[in-house]
Amino acid sequence: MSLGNDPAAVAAVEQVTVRYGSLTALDGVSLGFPTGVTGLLGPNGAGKSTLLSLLSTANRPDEGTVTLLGETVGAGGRRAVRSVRERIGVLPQSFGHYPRFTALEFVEYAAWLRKVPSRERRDRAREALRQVAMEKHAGRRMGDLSGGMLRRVGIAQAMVNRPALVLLDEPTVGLDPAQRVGFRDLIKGLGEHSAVVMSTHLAEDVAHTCDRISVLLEGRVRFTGTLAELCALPGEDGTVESGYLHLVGPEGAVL
Ligand SMILES: Nc1ncnc2c1ncn2[C@@H]1O[C@H](COP(=O)(O)OP(=O)(O)OP(=O)(O)O)[C@@H](O)[C@H]1O
Repeated sequence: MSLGNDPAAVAAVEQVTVRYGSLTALDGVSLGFPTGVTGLLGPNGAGKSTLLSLLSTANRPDEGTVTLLGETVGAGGRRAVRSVRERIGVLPQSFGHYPRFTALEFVEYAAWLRKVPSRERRDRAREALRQVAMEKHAGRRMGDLSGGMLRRVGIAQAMVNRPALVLLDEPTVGLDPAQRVGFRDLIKGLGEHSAVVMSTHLAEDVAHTCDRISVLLEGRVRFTGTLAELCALPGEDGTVESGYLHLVGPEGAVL
């Protein structure tokens, strides 16, 4: 069965190729993303962010199809893309953070962009900020927040529309170790109801958060399977790192 037709997949790409000029960033990639947390691993330049850009509808493949929440968006019209966007949450690697907005205003703005009904926006924004332990800072301007706080507001805006698909590009970068632990619980919680796709370079994030892992190498899928299957690959010590190193070799070692 092709992964793009996997009935359990909330999102899937089928034989997608993306080129930037003469560079092939993704080369015939097929992957399905079910409910739960899928970790995307791979060395710098492997194609992780490019794959996330397809899943967020920010980019389209040169070849192949992208199916999101039951809609084939590549072939569909603008309406299909718009309705899908309203049901996706995205945390990009960096987001313009509107320094004069308060945290609450920013999350409400994200709710408006995702077409959350106006009477629900404020409550949903407060609830999302509470879930990332930022309710005390809801009235502070974004320009005055620390890097870790901004990251938490970033997660709040990605979940404010209760999305079925959540895309997180290196969500724990810039967090201190204690914050990272809290984040992992939060991401695991999101994975109970949504398909979460998370790119990361941190083996600990993967070990504590992900149900499934896909490893990309030079634009191709090198591995896809469960955390246990990755750890069971031949390697020194049965960890995420040793399984990953077995797949990508020492030059790909970025974990
Ligand atoms: N807009 C772009 N224009 C040209 N080349 C690009 C563009 N975006 C990405 N690339 C190239 O495509 C390849 C894949 O990049 P991508 O950002 O998807 O990798 P990544 O796995 O997310 O890397 P990292 O771990 O460094 O974030 C790289 O060679 C990159 O230089």
